[in-house]
Amino acid sequence: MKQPVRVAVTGAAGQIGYALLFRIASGEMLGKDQPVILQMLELPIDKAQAALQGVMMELEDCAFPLLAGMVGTDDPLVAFKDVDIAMLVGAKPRGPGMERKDLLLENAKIFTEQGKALNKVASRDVKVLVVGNPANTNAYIAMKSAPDLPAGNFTAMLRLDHNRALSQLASKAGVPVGEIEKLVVWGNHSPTMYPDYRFATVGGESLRHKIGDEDWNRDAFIPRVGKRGAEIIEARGSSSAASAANAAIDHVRDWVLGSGGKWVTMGVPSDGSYGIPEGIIYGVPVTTSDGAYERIRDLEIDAFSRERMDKTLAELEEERAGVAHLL
Ligand SMILES: NC(=O)c1ccc[n+]([C@@H]2O[C@H](COP(=O)([O-])OP(=O)(O)OC[C@H]3O[C@@H](n4cnc5c(N)ncnc54)[C@H](O)[C@@H]3O)[C@@H](O)[C@H]2O)c1
Ligand SMILES: O=C(O)C[C@H](O)C(=O)O
Repeated sequence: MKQPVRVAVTGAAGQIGYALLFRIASGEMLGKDQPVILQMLELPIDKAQAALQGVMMELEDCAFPLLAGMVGTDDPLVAFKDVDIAMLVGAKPRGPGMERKDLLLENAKIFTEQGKALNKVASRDVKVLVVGNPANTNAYIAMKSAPDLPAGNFTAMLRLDHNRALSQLASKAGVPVGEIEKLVVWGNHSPTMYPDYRFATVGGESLRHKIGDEDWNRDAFIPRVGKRGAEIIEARGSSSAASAANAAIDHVRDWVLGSGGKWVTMGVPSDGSYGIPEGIIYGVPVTTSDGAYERIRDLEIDAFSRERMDKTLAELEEERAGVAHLL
């Protein structure tokens, strides 16, 4: 039996938490032979703590063979103690008519506190995924608040956007979604993100040529993926949860177990490539293996793409300036 991996999940009694924890405990994220210890954080209010107790009872009632232990707490220093993976989900979601950046100042405090706690007590090579919105800037805040941890291990979730884009492309081109390779979603998890199918292939054939409809790309595909979160909120009355949890599992699974050569999108601190200033957490294409991600380099950036990539960058720079006083 392998040593258990410690996984922290914040906002564990929320919508995404409820769709996430059971799948982690069943081995869908880290493998069917990998025991896990779940360390769950919720707000220090009675209702949230009671709901967390309920979730823990249900986890117990599943009798998951891989669930080697559980901690439920309202203290980040307890939740993050020695964790190998931290999934920072707990934050306020937006409602109808709001943009994700409207949550910036309200949620920023959470990520300074949690970054500091990770810095103090987490495993020195903890892998951090930020899901709570605005995810890129929250990941930036957590990273800056944890100076003793490797900055490159702070990531933001762009995988839901990547998966959304894959499904839109598959249905437009009439191809199986699992056969699409080399898709990219650049930038911020916000409507300015740039889903870029210029390099995408199916069975080695260019998807862009197969679709052959640039108007669709500009007027339907790009805005649809960018506004999909709002479309879900409008339809469901609350923000995406099962698809968000699924994307979080995809992100961490690929990071830990490898993407098998497939390009996936991760929001990672920029190394300065593609004209993105160093440190900005920006969605880029990567492959993953042996617990590490590697950027896809030297892709050609045409004028249309440059404009899109700069627009989403400008928004991230504006968000960064908006939280500078907290860091
Ligand atoms: N990046 C993405 O693709 C993506 C996708 C979907 C949702 N989200 C975001 O994820 C976040 C959570 O969404 P949800 O639907 O689960 O919301 P939710 O309101 O159902 O659950 C959030 C939970 O977090 C808890 N919480 C709040 N502050 C906390 C703190 N400081 N420490 C610990 N727990 C805390 C709340 O008590 C609540 O139980 C939101 O910010 C949402 O916008 C991001
Ligand atoms: O759109 C939201 O506010 C929730 C989430 O970020 C999403 O993309 O579904």
